[in-house]
Amino acid sequence: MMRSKVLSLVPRATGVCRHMSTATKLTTVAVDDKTGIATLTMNRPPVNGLNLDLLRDLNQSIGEVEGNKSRGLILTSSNPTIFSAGLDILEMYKPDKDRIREFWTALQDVWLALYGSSVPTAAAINGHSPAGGCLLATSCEYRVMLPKFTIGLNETKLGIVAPKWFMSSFLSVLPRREAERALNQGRMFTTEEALSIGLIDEVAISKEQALDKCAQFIGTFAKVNPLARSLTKQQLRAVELQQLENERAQDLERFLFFVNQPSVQKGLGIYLESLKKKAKN
Ligand SMILES: CCCCCCCCCCCCC/C=C/C(=O)SCCNC(=O)CCNC(=O)[C@H](O)C(C)(C)COP(=O)(O)OP(=O)(O)OC[C@H]1O[C@@H](n2cnc3c(N)ncnc32)[C@H](O)[C@@H]1OP(=O)(O)O
Repeated sequence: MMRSKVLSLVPRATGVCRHMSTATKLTTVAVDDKTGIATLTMNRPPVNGLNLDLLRDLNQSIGEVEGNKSRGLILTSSNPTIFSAGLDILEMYKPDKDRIREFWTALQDVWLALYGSSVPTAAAINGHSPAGGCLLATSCEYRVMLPKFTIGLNETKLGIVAPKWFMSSFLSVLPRREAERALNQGRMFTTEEALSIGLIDEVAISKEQALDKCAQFIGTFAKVNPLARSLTKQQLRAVELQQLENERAQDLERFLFFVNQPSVQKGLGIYLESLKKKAKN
C-alpha cells in the first residue's frame, strides 16, 4: 500500500517569504510501505521549469526522504511528456537581483542534496529532459527513460555555459570523450541514442514500468550493508561535492556575472520568444 504525503510549502528559515508561492503542490513524496522506496514527483505545470519555488520544494523533499529512513528515492514527473524543461528561463531573464541569488543558491542546494544523497537514487524519466532536467537525472545513480523523448545538456545551443558541477554529473555517467563532444555541441539525445551511449540505463514502455525498473535497481542493494553502501557512494562522489561546497560563493558570482551580460540576456530573450511562438503554433 502507498503511504502518500504531500509536502507543505513552508519557507525555509533562511528563505525570503516574499517569493514563496502558493498553495500549489510542486512536489509530492509517496513512500511504498512494502518496499520502503520513496517516489518524489515534480508537479509544476506546464513543463516542470525549475524555478525558485520548485527548487526549494525539491530540496525539502529530498531532505524528507533522507530523514524518513526510505530505502531509496525515485525521481519522476507528473507531466506525461516532460520530466523537466530545465531551469525556468524566466528566473534568469531580466532577473530580480535578490531573487536570482536565491534561485542559484537553491539550485546548488538541490544538486548537493541529490548527487550527495545517502540513499540509492534513480530517475524515471517519463518525458523530455533538457539541461537542468538532465542535471537532475544524471545526479541519480540509475536512469530509466520512456521512448520518443530527448535528454541532454543543450546549454551551448542557448549561448550559455553549463557550470562545472553540471558537467560533473554528466561525466559521472558518460565516458569523457562522449561527454566533451555532447557538451560542446549542446546535443540532445533521443531515448534510443541515450541508451546506446550510456546516458540512460534502460528504456521502459510506460511510466509504471519505469518506476518498477527503478525500484528493481534500488532493490539490488537489499543485501548490501546500508552504511557501507552509503559511505562508498559518498566517497566516490566526494571530490565533486567538495569542490562545489568550497566554491559556492565564486560559483554564484560567476553565474551572476555571466547571466547579466547583455549578450546573454539578449540570447535568453530571443530563446524565450521562440519557445512562446512555438507553443502558439
Ligand atoms: C567562463 C565561463 C564560466 C561560466 C560559468 C557558469 C555560468 C552559468 C550560466 C548559466 C547556466 C545555466 C544553465 C542552464 C540550465 C537550463 O536548464 S536552461 C533551460 C534549458 N531548457 C530548454 O532549453 C528547454 C526549453 N523547452 C523546450 O524545449 C520545450 O518546452 C519542451 C520542454 C521540450 C516541452 O515542449 P512542449 O511540450 O511542446 O511545450 P512548449 O509548448 O514548448 O512549452 C510550454 C510553455 O512552457 C514554456 N517553457 C518551456 N520551457 C521553458 C523553460 N525552460 N523556462 C521557461 N519557460 C519554458 C514555453 O515558453 C511555453 O510557455 P507559454 O507560451 O507561456 O505557454
